[in-house]
Amino acid sequence: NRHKFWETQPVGQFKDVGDSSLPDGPIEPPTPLSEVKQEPYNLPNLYEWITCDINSDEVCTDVYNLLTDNYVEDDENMFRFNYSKEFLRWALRPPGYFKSWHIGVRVKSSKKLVAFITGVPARIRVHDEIVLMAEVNFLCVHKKLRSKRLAPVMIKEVTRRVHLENIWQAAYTAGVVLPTPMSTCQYWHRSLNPKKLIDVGFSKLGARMTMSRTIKLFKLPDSTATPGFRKMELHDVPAVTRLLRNYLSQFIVAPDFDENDVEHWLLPKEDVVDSFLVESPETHEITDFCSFYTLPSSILGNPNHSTLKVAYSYYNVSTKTPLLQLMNDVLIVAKKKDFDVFNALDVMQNETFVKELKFGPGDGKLHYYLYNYRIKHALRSSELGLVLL
Ligand SMILES: CCCCCCCCCCCCCC(=O)CSCCNC(=O)CCNC(=O)[C@H](O)C(C)(C)COP(=O)(O)OP(=O)(O)OC[C@H]1O[C@@H](n2cnc3c(N)ncnc32)[C@H](O)[C@@H]1OP(=O)(O)O
Ligand SMILES: CCOC(=O)c1cnc2ccc(OC)cc2c1SCCC#N
Repeated sequence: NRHKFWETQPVGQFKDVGDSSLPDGPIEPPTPLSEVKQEPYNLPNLYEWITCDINSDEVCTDVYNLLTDNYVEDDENMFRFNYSKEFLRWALRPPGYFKSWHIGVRVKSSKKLVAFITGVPARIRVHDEIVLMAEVNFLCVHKKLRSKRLAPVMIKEVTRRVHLENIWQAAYTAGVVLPTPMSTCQYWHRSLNPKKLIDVGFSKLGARMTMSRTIKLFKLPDSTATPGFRKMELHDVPAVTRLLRNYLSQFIVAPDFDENDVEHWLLPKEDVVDSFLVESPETHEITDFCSFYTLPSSILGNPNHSTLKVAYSYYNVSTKTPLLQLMNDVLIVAKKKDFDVFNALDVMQNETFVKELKFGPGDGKLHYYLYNYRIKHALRSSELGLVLL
């Protein structure tokens, strides 16, 4: 099927898949900065670009409201992601971020925000190359403005603004298939509140299963099992950085986190990101690490429930505590924090625990993409060490 926009872009094209004469790496060379388009792309007459200052509560509220009503829904329109304002501020202000990469489109007359797209800078390692990239996310066009080819304009504008900062690659994920995924991952879901998941229609009561039998099946202990398991604190940043860098080195694509990145992305932030580690009671060495982020979803059209409380597996490292035991402790903590479900992608070594810990496979897929960077052979999901929000 024709991808009229994506066929014009420096991404792996479907027609090139399997052509091993094409080298891995950048598809197009950088443009001299003087030749990068200096002015924004044209918008339809009624609309104007607005750089969104996410620090402003008013702007952050406008972004929050646009996403709450118009962002990603599952195929059955049962859920819609409901990123919180605090989560958006966290996700969009990592070390070295550019305000100019937080891009909105609003109606000139009413100033109503009707579209949004963002980039944040990230150092991503691909094989042995560390590449400065933009992680592009939160692409959203108001439901009333769909199918007007506004998305390509949003994408070209964020591309232009990233180019102005002398960055020529990007990483992004999508539930839709575009030219051309570098990897395709599967979601797994671990029920924590099976009664609610059945009430909303996501889960079904198993054959020959009563509700009380189902609740018992997913029951978790009241307290964690691993001695020395505790919340991460600021003074743990150097040790966690060492542990995580060493662990991520085994994957083909992974973030190149330094201590500043670890402090931003992995220090606990209430209702945004939770992280824990195992400090050996004998040696005080940090031997293991686990984390999840909080991304609730609106439940669409249900009379009894409006929000699903969802935890998403983030980065986990096990060097001494078996990964199975570490992740079971994470589930125990998530249940105690009243999450309804714990989600994990089959990236990194997640597949080794999902089946054992009573996760069920989701029906959605998540495709990973690089912009202007060819990877000839698509990766297995277990070769991916990158989790995007
Ligand atoms: C060097 C720096 C480079 C930086 C940039 C890197 C690249 C970053 C790329 C962005 C990464 C974002 C990552 C991210 O945010 C995470 S994926 C979440 C995307 N957002 C949503 O799904 C929210 C709900 N949907 C919408 O708001 C609209 O449906 C959107 C805006 C999705 C499309 O609006 P629309 O009104 O439904 O459609 P038209 O305007 O008429 O445009 C149709 C064209 O858009 C292509 N399309 C559709 N969905 C796409 C998607 N998710 N990525 C990329 N392209 C997508 C589609 O293939 C077609 O092109 P084609 O004709 O060639 O096939
Ligand atoms: C109960 C299991 O499903 C979800 O957790 C969930 C919640 N909200 C969504 C909103 C948009 C959405 O659009 C793809 C999917 C969901 C999903 S399933 C895929 C995410 C995971 N894991």
